[in-house]
Amino acid sequence: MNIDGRPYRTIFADTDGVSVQVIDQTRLPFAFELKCLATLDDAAVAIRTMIVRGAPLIGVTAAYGLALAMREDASLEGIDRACATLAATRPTAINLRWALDRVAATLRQVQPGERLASAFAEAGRIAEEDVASCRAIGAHGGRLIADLHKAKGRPIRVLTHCNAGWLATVDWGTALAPIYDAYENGVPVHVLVDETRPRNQGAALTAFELHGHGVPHTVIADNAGGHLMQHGEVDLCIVGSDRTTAEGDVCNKIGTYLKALAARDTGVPFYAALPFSTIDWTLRDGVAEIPIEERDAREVTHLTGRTEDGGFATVQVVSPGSPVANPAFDVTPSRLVTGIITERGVCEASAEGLLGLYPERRQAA
Ligand SMILES: CSC[C@@H](O)[C@@H](O)C(=O)COP(=O)(O)O
Repeated sequence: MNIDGRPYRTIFADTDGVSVQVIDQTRLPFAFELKCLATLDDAAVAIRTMIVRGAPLIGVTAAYGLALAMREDASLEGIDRACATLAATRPTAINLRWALDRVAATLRQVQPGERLASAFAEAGRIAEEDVASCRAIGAHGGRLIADLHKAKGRPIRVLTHCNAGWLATVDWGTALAPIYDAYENGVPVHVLVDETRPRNQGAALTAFELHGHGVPHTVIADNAGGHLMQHGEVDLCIVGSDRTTAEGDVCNKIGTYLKALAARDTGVPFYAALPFSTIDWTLRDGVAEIPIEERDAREVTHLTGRTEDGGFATVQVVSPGSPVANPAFDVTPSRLVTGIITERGVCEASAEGLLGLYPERRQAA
């Protein structure tokens, strides 16, 4: 997508061929800065500290991280050690594990001397596939928005949670891809952006993206969505996913489940948009089985933002001494999900629905 008229991806191989550049998302929306990742440690820190975030982008960064590790140690033990380091950075997004398994399998088939180039090439392929998947998700989901527009004859108001846009992927995004597709096809759309406490990915990143692209949107407090749905001000919810079970349970940013409950109560369709790399075919019961990341209490107790004089400040917003919990994700059971939008089309949130789109998984199931 464009920043000041210049096309960017969130991650790309540097011209030296042995390091990568990423957009530093901890600096957005107030500063646009690139960061160079040159070592395994750089990549692990970037994922852990959320310089890069969003399930597909975490996966691609991990793939490049394994490639960077080959600069330091291209032995079989080096591959295993690097995978273990990267896999430990964030526990919920399955794309991380998926990307590491894929690059590691490629590396084990070639000689140590070829591993650096081979890993970079495989990470590059994963990045390209992610762009293609997100584009296809956009086309399938964009049709849903266009159909709703045809039926209602007015702009379609889409509520989204967290940031599942191009910043969360390599380009286009998952939940926001249908919105970009609709917008580019002239379908009038207005996005309601949940601020997404505690880290405010909606207010900081989704709003930044949509504003940059010219898509009409309104940032709302996390607790406003239910009220707006009750008053007919939301036509559709689309969210992303960090891990989706074989039965169609959707794990996404904390607070997604509450939106799905409100959507069900008010009859608003609720979709999850995700690429195949987000589906964990080994899991059936998302609530019981998906590991939920517990993050630092400081994300809840403190807020960082721009001051009126243009500086930056971090302030405490929770009463000192109170204990704090910070689960970063929740699971929306498939029964609350109207449909899943993937690069292959839209399906029911169920084992049958997913297997209909991915028939090659039937035997394993
Ligand atoms: C296309 S990204 C889908 C999800 O990764 C996204 O909705 C989300 O929850 C991101 O969480 P984050 O903690 O910012 O990595």
